[in-house]
Amino acid sequence: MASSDVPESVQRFIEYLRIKTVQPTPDYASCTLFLRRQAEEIGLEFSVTECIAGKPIVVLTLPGLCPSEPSIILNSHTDVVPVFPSSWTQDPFGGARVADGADHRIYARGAQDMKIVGMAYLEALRAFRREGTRLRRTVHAVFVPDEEIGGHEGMELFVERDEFRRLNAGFALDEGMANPADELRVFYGERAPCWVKFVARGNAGHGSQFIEDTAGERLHRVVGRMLAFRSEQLELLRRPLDAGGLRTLGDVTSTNLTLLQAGVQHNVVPAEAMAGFDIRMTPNVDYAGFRRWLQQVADEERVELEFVQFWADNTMTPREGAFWAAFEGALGQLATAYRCEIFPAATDSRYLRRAGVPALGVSPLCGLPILLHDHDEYVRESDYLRAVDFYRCVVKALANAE
Ligand SMILES: CSCC[C@H](NC(C)=O)C(=O)O
Ligand SMILES: [Zn+2]
Ligand SMILES: [Zn+2]
Repeated sequence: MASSDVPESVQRFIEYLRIKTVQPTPDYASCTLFLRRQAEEIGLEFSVTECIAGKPIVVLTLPGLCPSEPSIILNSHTDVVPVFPSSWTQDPFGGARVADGADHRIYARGAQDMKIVGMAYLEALRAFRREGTRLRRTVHAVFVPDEEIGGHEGMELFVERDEFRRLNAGFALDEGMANPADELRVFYGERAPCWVKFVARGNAGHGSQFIEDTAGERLHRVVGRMLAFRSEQLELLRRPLDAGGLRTLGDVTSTNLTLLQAGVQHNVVPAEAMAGFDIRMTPNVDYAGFRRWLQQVADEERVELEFVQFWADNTMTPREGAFWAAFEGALGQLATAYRCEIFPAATDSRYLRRAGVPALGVSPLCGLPILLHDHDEYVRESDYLRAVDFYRCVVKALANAE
């Protein structure tokens, strides 16, 4: 593939896409070797921290002129989600470059989420080195494992380590989401995941009888109340704001029934039934009060409640101060229209923000369908080249912020 008419930066992007860092068995070893080679080529410092064996956090560093100033973190995750190859028109790990008018599409799992961002960071640092551009602050490109499965053995542990403290981070960029419209989505906070299981127990017996007070009836009432709450929030999402304009998904709390388990055979009334919900709490929710309400529902319906995950931190990145001004200034320079939002799902930014490092979630992909986690994930070559220019401008502004 690597023919001479393909820009070298694109060849490197395709090489990264071909590394099978796919969950649940990501090839992190090959990924680390690739990143080490990038560091050597560009002339960046290189370090690897394994909070858990086999789960490398790789840091490539461009030292600044004022190394004691708080640094800039450019974060990206190296893992990607699984694929259903039969639903793809291209090899999901081939990095096929397919003509699209005067442009090309590059197909691969991770093309949008988020290998394009990781490689665009490195290409921006490569350009600084090549041009001899010196920045005030040190910049660390951080490549973390396992974001796609919650980051529990990646960023969540890393922010507790001395290796992280020594980075002396003052500000971070992390992942966002493509926007089919021509507007950059800037995520300054995110909804908190609350994953619960309601377990109902009741009378068992023969399926031909009217057994009283069964697990199914109890669970049915719980599910009804949860889905009523879901409808309220969906209605709120569709209602315009008092100040005008529309709410986005990040502004409301969503609920989905994602797990259901009960029964052994048709004519046996089961003694136990379980329903699991994926709830995402918008940051203005009183988390403790919401948790109490869930417990109240469980108690009133006489079922057990298990919290599988309850993230109770809603730290948001302030849209003021020197870093924000530098970021906004760079967008102005690029003439990029943008809007600020709460990210609907969970990213590693939540660990950074809780650790006191303000983070913005940004994907430089505009005018492109949202294909993260979808079949036939792709970006256009022009998107990638623009992403490199985007980070050259934004990183320069952040790293030179006074
Ligand atoms: C809660 S841990 C799982 C993380 C995952 N993040 C994304 C971006 O899909 C999610 O929100 O489901
Ligand atoms: Zn991602
Ligand atoms: Zn993802």
